[in-house]
Amino acid sequence: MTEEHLSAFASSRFDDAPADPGLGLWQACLEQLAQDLPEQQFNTWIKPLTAQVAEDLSRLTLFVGNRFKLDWIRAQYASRIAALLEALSGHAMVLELALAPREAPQRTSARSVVRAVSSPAGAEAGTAQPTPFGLTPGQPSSATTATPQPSADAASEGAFRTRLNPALTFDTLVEGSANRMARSAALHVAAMPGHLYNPLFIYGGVGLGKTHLVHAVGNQLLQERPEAKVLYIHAEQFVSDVVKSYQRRTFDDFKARYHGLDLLLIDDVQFFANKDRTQEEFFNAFEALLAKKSHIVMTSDTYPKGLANIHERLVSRFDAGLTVAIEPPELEMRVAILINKARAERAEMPEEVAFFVAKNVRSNVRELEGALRKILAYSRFNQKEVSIQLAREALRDLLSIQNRQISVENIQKTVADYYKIKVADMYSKKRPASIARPRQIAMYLAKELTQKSLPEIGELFGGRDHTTVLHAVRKIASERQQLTELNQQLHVLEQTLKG
Ligand SMILES: Nc1ncnc2c1ncn2[C@@H]1O[C@H](COP(=O)(O)OP(=O)(O)OP(=O)(O)O)[C@@H](O)[C@H]1O
Repeated sequence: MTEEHLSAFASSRFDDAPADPGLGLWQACLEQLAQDLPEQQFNTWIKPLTAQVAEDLSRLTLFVGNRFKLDWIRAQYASRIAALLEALSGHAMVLELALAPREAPQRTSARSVVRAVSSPAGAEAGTAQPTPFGLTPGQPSSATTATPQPSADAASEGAFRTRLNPALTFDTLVEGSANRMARSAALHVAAMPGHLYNPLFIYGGVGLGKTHLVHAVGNQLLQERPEAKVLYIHAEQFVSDVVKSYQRRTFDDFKARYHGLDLLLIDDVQFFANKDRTQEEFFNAFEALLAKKSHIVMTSDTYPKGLANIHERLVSRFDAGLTVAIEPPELEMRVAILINKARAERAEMPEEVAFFVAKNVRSNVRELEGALRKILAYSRFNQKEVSIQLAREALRDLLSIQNRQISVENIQKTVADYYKIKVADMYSKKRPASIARPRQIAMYLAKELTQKSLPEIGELFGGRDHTTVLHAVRKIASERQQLTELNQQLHVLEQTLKG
């Protein structure tokens, strides 16, 4: 969308909207978000934002009322807003989030968005540049690069005391063979915390739904027992709480906060690596919680024994309850997720389009969501129905990167290097297990990560029959479900291949 389009877009919707590309851009973005998000979410998080757009439309700064809200918006909405801005403006834009000073107006409607006169430099440097509205921006932080870090102080803030995201429930989590076991264990914990599976340790690759699942446990428990003390926390935040309690000598507060919980949901415990003091405090909290039959649910990117630089006594405790993996979703599950997420956005995604997207976006659910957002934004702004052709256009960058990066030759080389065999063995007729197995793994990955058909793959593996490829694909897929070590190896290979 060009600047003229934006002005026209903004004026066509707001009688009194100034013909101003920056303001028009944010207004268009707000309009879209109002359509896409549930009303309550929009009103709570998006509507109160004030925006400042650089004259050349290269940068948009959003001002947020407090640190907790800023962290939440960064974690939950920043990438969506950034994608929308890019789709609307037709070029890359930097999205920044900054704290607004207390005296600044907190509530603005789509019609009263704040915009700086012409001083993007002030916002860039994060200096206190008063705007025509008397707004004094705080330190902006780039939303496109920052990682979510909810603040500790937020724990005491009203409805967000638990740090649970109410949208992440069992209802919105699509079930499939990839997450069935983890989901049913989590449901069990939510129904009867402190009984079986304590601690529950959930592990898996990025963007596969671990965080979603632990929030679902907390939300479900609170629905049945609203008085329960539930806390969701990212491991990095726990580290930072430990540091703060040391600096401020507030150990009693720290203990009161963590040792008194009924349910502790802690995400990404691999971040405890090499943090001895934190590990000790976590060990104490862990023991205290288990002693009073409170439940602990943890997530990590690997299984307990695969964790590096974590004390053995913790690792053995992590493994003492139930350890379950979440796998990358299979094709049908990816399709179901796309269709469900599209509906949640009040859009329809025809099944054939969902299959097309699911076949091309295989790595994780977060990427699927990103692809869906791109398609829906593309469809809305071009006012075209969602179709395979439209999906192809909306995802052209992603598809071309994928096609460029992952070829069967690339897979053969990566797998051969990994298992220390010769690339030539991928095409040879040799059959010893030390060669045949990596070859089967490479065939499996070729089927998973490329668009090639079974006969095409067979051809590229020294002219083998398609039934040989099919056998390899099925065998590795089934063993992957049972053998943790193989699963880990495949994760590593997939991550390497995807760059
Ligand atoms: N089975 C599913 N059904 C619906 N949505 C899902 C499912 N799995 C994941 N998601 C969604 O995908 C996104 C990424 O999931 P989540 O943040 O839970 O992944 P994660 O495994 O914790 O990743 P990371 O290790 O990077 O933190 C979230 O928006 C989540 O709601």
